[in-house]
Amino acid sequence: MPDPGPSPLTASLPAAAARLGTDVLARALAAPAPGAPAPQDAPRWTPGGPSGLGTTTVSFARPAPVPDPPADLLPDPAGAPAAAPSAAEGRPVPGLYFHPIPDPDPVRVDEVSRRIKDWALDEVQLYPDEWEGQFDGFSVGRYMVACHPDAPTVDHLMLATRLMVAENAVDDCYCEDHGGSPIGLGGRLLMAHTALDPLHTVPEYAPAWADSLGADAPRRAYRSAMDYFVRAASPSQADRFRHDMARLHMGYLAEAAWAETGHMPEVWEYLAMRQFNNFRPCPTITDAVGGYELPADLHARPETQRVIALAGNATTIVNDLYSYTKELSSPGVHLNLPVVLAEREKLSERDAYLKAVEVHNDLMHAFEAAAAELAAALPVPTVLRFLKGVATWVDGNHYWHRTNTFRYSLPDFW
Ligand SMILES: CC(C)=CCC/C(C)=C(\C)COP(=O)(O)OP(=O)(O)O
Ligand SMILES: [Mg+2]
Repeated sequence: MPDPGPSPLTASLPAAAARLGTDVLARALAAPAPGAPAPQDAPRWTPGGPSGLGTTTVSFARPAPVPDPPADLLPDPAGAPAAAPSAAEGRPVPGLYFHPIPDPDPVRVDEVSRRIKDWALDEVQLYPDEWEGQFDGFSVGRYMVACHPDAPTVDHLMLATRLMVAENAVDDCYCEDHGGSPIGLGGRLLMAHTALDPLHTVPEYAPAWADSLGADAPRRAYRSAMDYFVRAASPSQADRFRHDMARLHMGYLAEAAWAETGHMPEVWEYLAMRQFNNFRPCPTITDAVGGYELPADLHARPETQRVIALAGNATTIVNDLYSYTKELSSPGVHLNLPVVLAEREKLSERDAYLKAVEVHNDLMHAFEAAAAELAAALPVPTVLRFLKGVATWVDGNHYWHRTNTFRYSLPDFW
């Protein structure tokens, strides 16, 4: 049967929205879906107390409204095509399944970049002068603005940006190339985790713990970024984030344990480790950054968890593909999917890389199918907006990897 091509509705939506059961999504944004709970009955944030960003409309008597996404994320009634794909530099991995996005708003990028540098230098003393070039080259402002186009304000964007910088500081300084090592990593990570999930102890020992949070840049960054986040997010959003960070730290530890013993994992073992050592804590704050909340019981549903895991896995394999040459040139063996495939399936470097592209593409298709199923099964506004936020994060993450030629370059396989 010939492909009928995109429907007029699909053609008018940005890529992320167009993939999420377009009809269901568009209906939900325009009016309540048939059979969906009326807005006042729909599952919403049960407030743990109004505090922080975007909570001026929260009261115990009235559920928090789900703010509409900005107009550029809604279907265009005139049917105009979505914004033009980005012309920024960097070429995509050939054969990769991804969705191009428009370049992020340059005014927001500049503002976030300025504010994050002030935070890094003045509030957490993150890096010595000689690392400035790498900090700038990371382009975290461009990254976060691309991933969160629906953030209502720059303050909201800063929540994600500080956490992203802090997460990378821990990875670089504890695990990887800025003084990191697998040796003793468990102790360092657990101590840093207490900056996110505080120690509750007897008065005698509390001051020493409190002092420890200022002892190095990763802990200062975690503590400060989390402090901002906790003040803006709901208690359950903060706890969701802590859980995702515990998952991340467990992934770092498995990778480190394998490095210490020289274990080359099976491909499935690698994929399991990488599901934890994963970008997951970033897309799962899309609602807090968007100024609304996906209620905890909807987030906890197995279908939602599957969507999140697949999205995290696809975004993380994107990193394996774009960082492949960087990791090949780093000292020792740096695990990534192409390296593990080459070793375990006795493939050439090129064939292993191409197979990793296929694995990524299959993960992306599985993510999109699972998201569309969930959107159709549970068409409440918070779920639909969250799904769109995660899909948008996936696209923004690819954009950042593709365009970050300071950090990444492609192998010469084509
Ligand atoms: C931002 C965040 C939660 C990161 C956690 C895990 C992480 C650092 C990645 C998924 C990126 O992978 P990798 O360590 O390989 O990073 P680079 O390739 O060095 O950019
Ligand atoms: Mg990498």
